[in-house]
Parts: sequence; C-alpha cells; structure tokens
Amino acid sequence: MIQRFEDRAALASALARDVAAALKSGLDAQSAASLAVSGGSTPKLFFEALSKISLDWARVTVTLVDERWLDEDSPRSNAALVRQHLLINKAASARFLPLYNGADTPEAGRPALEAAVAALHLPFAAAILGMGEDGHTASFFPGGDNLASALAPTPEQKLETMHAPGAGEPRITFTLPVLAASDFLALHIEGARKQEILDQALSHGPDEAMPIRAVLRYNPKIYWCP
Ligand SMILES: O=C1O[C@H](COP(=O)(O)O)[C@@H](O)[C@H](O)[C@H]1O
Repeated sequence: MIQRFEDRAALASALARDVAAALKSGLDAQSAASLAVSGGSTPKLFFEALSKISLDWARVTVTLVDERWLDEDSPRSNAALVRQHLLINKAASARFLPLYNGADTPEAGRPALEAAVAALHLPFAAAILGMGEDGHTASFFPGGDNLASALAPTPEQKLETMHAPGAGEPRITFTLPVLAASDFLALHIEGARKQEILDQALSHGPDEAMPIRAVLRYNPKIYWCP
C-alpha cells in the first residue's frame, strides 16, 4: 500500500503519528517497546515530528536498522543523526542502542552488539526503512559480501556485517527476518527518482540486483511524497 503525501512535512507528521501509535500499542501490551529507524538524509523531519509526540519514552529503546562503521563525529554517522534529530524534545528520555561500538571493524564489534541486541524487546514495535537509489535498504546492498545471509529466512544472528562497492564504508545491519517481523513495518521514500526506483523494484527481477525487493515481499506500508 502506497500512501502519497503532498509534501515532506505532511508525510513526516503522518508517519510520526503512525509510529507513535505502534509504540503506544507495544507499551500498552508490555513493559517496554523497541523502535528501529533508518539513517541517511531522508528521516530528519520525521524524527523531529516524532520527538514532539507525548509517549512514555522512558520505556522505549531506539536503535538503528543499520549503521555505517564510523565514529559519531562523522557527518555520515546514522547514530549522530538520531541523537541530533530524534532523541530530543519529549523523546529525550528514550534509551538509545547504537550499532557502532568503536571496534576496528564491524566483524570485531559484532559479538558485543549481538549481546546488546539480545536484550531488546523484540519484535520491534516499529521499524522504518529507507531506500537508496541503487535499490538498497538498511545495509542490504547490491554486491554486498554478506547479502545472501542478511536476507536468509533463518539467519544465525540478528546482525550481519556488510562490505559493498556502493556502501561507502563497512556496515552493520539488522537481518531481514528481524526487521520483517516488526509489528509495524514502513518504507519512507521521497522524490520522483525514488518513485521510479520503487516502480522498478516492484517489477520482476532478482533481489540481488535490488535488495529492497526482499522487503517489499513483506508488504511494508509505503510513505511517499515528491
Ligand atoms: O546508507 C544508508 O542509506 C539509506 C538511504 O538513505 P537516503 O540518504 O537515501 O535517505 C538509509 O535508509 C540507510 O539507513 C543508510 O544507512
């Protein structure tokens, strides 16, 4: 289902409202709820809208669907984006679980992160994915060294490392089954170019060429604006 909005502000406020409702349902049913968000350039307005909504944020753990293996002082750090634009206002009391821990490589950092992730309340009450113009989502990149295992139906771990020609830097990502099991699964994309990429992904073709296809099979709610 594609929901189309007239502009970025309208999309941000609708997505924030729907994510907050999913978190509230999770908190009504159990003692805590987890939220996985994407990084990149798209989510800022959505983060700011969500941060202003009243919720029992102290019972919410926010994490990332994926991370670039970089210090938080890098402008490409997804964690830095979350700290600056989501963990503010009413959401300042949420707990944050970053996916970068300063180890030399994601492979070296992964065991400690797997242990931290094991303490999360899963499934995620909500997971919000983005999409790159190469058809990647989370860090499921075309040509990624561990793409097959990240997309496998029964991965051994919740996290997978990724190196790919188009990724810019090494990555770590939640695997597809963990994200797809979320109570509320959404894809947030903006702009005419990404609409074209989405149309291409919705047509027949291999997941390896456009890994977003693997997510589309789970029928995420799609939020789009020009
Ligand atoms: O590298 C990444 O890119 C995607 C898409 O980012 P955008 O800048 O095109 O919005 C993002 O969803 C992902 O979390 C991030 O690591």
